[in-house]
Amino acid sequence: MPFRRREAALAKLITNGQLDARTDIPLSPSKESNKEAYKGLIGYAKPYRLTFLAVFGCIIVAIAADLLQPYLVKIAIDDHLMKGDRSPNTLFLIAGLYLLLSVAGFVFTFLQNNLLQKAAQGIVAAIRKKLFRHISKQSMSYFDRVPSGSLITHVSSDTESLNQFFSQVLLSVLRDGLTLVFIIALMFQLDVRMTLYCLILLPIIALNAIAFRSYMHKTYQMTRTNLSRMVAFVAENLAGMRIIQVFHQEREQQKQFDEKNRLYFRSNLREIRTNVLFNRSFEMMGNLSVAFVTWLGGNAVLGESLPFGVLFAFITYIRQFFQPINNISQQWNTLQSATVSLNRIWGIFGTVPEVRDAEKVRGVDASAVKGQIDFDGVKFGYKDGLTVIHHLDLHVKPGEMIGIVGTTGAGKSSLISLLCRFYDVQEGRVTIDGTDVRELPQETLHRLIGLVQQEPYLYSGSIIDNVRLFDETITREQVMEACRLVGVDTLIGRMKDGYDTRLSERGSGLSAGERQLISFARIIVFKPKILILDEATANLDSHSEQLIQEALTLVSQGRTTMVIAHRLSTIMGADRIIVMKQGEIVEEGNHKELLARGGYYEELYRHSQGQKVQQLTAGAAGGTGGVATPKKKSCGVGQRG
Ligand SMILES: Nc1ncnc2c1ncn2[C@@H]1O[C@H](COP(=O)(O)OP(=O)(O)OP(=O)(O)O)[C@@H](O)[C@H]1O
Repeated sequence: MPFRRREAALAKLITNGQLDARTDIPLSPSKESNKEAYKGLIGYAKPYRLTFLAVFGCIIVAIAADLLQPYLVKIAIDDHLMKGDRSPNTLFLIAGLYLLLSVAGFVFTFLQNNLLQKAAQGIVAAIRKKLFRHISKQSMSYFDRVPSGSLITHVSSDTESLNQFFSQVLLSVLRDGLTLVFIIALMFQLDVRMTLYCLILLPIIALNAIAFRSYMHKTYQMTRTNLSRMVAFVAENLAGMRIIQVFHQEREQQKQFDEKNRLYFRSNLREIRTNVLFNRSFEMMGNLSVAFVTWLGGNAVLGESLPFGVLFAFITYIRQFFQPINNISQQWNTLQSATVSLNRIWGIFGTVPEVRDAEKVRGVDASAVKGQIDFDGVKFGYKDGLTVIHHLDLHVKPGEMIGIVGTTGAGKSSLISLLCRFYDVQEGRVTIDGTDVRELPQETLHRLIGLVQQEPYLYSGSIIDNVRLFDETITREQVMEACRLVGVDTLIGRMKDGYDTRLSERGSGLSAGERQLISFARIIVFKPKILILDEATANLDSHSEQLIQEALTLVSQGRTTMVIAHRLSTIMGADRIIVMKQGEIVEEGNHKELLARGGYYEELYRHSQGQKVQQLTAGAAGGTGGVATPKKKSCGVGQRG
């Protein structure tokens, strides 16, 4: 569906309340989508059909072993004790059989749980794997729309709900359902009249379960909602902790957290209270039934129309009768939450990436690519009707270094996103060596381009792996050579474990400059034909910037390089500088030419020089050092957050 029509269709569904505005996933899934989702789930369960068959077998044996125990006691009472058969051998045999049944019940229940868990965990692991792969293939527009928090929930809790579907719901339906059938069959076999009396209780049990079910569902939903609100609040606070502390917002945040915590506490209490009430009401009905059976059966025993052993077995079965019904009713909430999770997961599976490989991709020999980049009449906007790039033409020669400057929101990063094909152009085309990027396989395209951003992404792992991004074909020596070239080897040498030092999450133990140098080493080992730097020096002090500048000179050699920078010092030496304003190129030339022109670039330069002088006279130690821009966005509290 074309972009515009798709957006309009989505907007309509969101307005009608059928879609979650943030995730595109149906809010209240239809019966059809439920059916589709469960069909899909069965597809994942198919490889485990033999395991499920074995589970079913174990369940039958375990139930039979449990339910035959009272029957055995009945035989001992009616056929032996009441008849005065005092033979110790018979009693010993019955006791031995009883013990054997208990052991069999234990062993087969253990086997049943083990096998079921193995199958359930296998299914969930396969779904989780596919989910992660599917999410990783989504376009950037998807990540703009869907908060990472919900994606984490889908991969962790939603898949866990599916596990509960197998290990709790399915197990309960099978085991408790079969137990009920077996109990009723045994009761009929013992005494038809007594069983019919007992079955009068069934409608009362059903009414009780229905009444509680709807109330329990409400309390369950309320608790989940309050929990997710509290978790989202904590996640948001952790992410913005610096801002909270700098602006002394701790007390205000604490107040808001207390309120969320209080609501969660109250809904949790209500849920527990309802659960206890439900369980106790079942237990009470169980006790009432025992009283009823004792009275009815006791009279029958006295009237000698019912053997005592049968009464004993009846009382035991009627006690066991309530447990499975209780268990099955308890699974209703789990089934509902598993259905919601399943729909959410299948909703993600159904999301087709907006940017994907063309049906007929062009095979390109990456080593033969020269690095010519052309933007021809490019028009682009993230949202319908809001154009960010207006019919832009830009031609970059192989090996040329282009600096890009401009006002905030001018579209500099968007231009780069189009070259990397994070988004597709709406008009015109972007080409590399004459081939439209939409015709290149994305894998080839991303191999051709090396991107260094303001905040380089480092993984928790060793320095070696962070440089070669876990690509084992890149040798340790190549990584060390690259680090030496960008000048980060001395720092690594000082670390306790050298190149094997494990970096913490996002490389938080390193300075911004050190992290940036490691990302430059990546460029050297991966040898992309095109190098892009998006504000790579924005966060650095003057010393680090100097190091990066030297590394840039080195890594840009023989590569087409595009550098977005707010600090003019980073791009002053570029072959060509383009100045952007509101999605258009307004000036173009080298540093000298642009200064001579006396336009926006010259104004930026003059302003930055003024700032530099001001900083020097104010004796500002550790300032920007380079040539700061008047609208420098990376300073100040906001950036520190
Ligand atoms: N993911 C997005 N979704 C919607 N709008 C976006 C998105 N990214 C950027 N924009 C908008 O597109 C316009 C251009 O943004 P872009 O990031 O390309 O500007 P920029 O020149 O790189 O700005 P800066 O110098 O501040 O980084 C801005 O108005 C911005 O608000």
